[in-house]
Amino acid sequence: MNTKISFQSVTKTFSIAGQISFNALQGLNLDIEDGEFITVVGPSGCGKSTAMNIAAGLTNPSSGQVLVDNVPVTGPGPERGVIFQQYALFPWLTVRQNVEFGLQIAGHPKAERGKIADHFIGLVGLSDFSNSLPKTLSGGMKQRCAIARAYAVNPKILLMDEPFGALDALTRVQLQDQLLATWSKERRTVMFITHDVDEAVYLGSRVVVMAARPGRLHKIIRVDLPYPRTEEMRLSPEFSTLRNEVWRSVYHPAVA
Ligand SMILES: Nc1ncnc2c1ncn2[C@@H]1O[C@H](COP(=O)(O)OP(=O)(O)OP(=O)(O)O)[C@@H](O)[C@H]1O
Repeated sequence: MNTKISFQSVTKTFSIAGQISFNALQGLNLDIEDGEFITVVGPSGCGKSTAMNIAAGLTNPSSGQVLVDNVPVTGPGPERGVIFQQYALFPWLTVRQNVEFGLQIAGHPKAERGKIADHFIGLVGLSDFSNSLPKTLSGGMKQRCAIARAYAVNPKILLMDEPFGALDALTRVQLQDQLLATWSKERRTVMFITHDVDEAVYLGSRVVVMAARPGRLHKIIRVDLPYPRTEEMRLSPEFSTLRNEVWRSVYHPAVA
């Protein structure tokens, strides 16, 4: 297996009121394999988003570096698709125009854009809403649109920061299964932040547990459940054991 993303002693220091500085992230070392689906959990403020933003090239580390395909990250790049919790759609563009916009930025010729956009809009189940504006869509539909836009440019890496956090439980489960189905077919490398321990275990082949003050890696838990993951697996004793282990590591890190 090749390493796709490598966090090497990554530290990020912020200062409060321009004075006291603290480590939002301290000495993070983590290798993510090519095609791996890794999930990241940890208490609020432990540096999950900071780590992801550094990998996305949206924030510089204070020291250390992130390598993607052995090349240091110095800014955003088309091989890294980023999906946030807050949809980030252009409100004045329709669903299709939002998806096509991503393709335009990525340099796809006009003739191709419509076809690719329609394919991914279909994949996330929004074909009937291609010409709708975001304000007329539910939260789940907006997030499907954001996902279609990210998938459409075919990034080799998906960086997802609590993408399903604002969704109702049913939509969330549907999007989890849809994401896994797409991942199984195309084997992109996925780094997925969540607050939801069940979601972390259901999706990931490894769960990275972080701890706060300073933000750091606490533990990595391997999820030895085969893919494809199924709804029955969620009810299995193995799933429950893993969920409890992750839970203890997040909420009682001193003993787990
Ligand atoms: N731009 C910034 N300036 C100052 N402090 C920041 C900035 N961004 C993040 N922080 C601080 O860095 C720490 C880590 O933040 P980060 O958003 O990475 O945590 P997180 O684990 O993603 O939290 P959450 O789960 O609540 O989203 C927090 O204490 C936060 O207040």
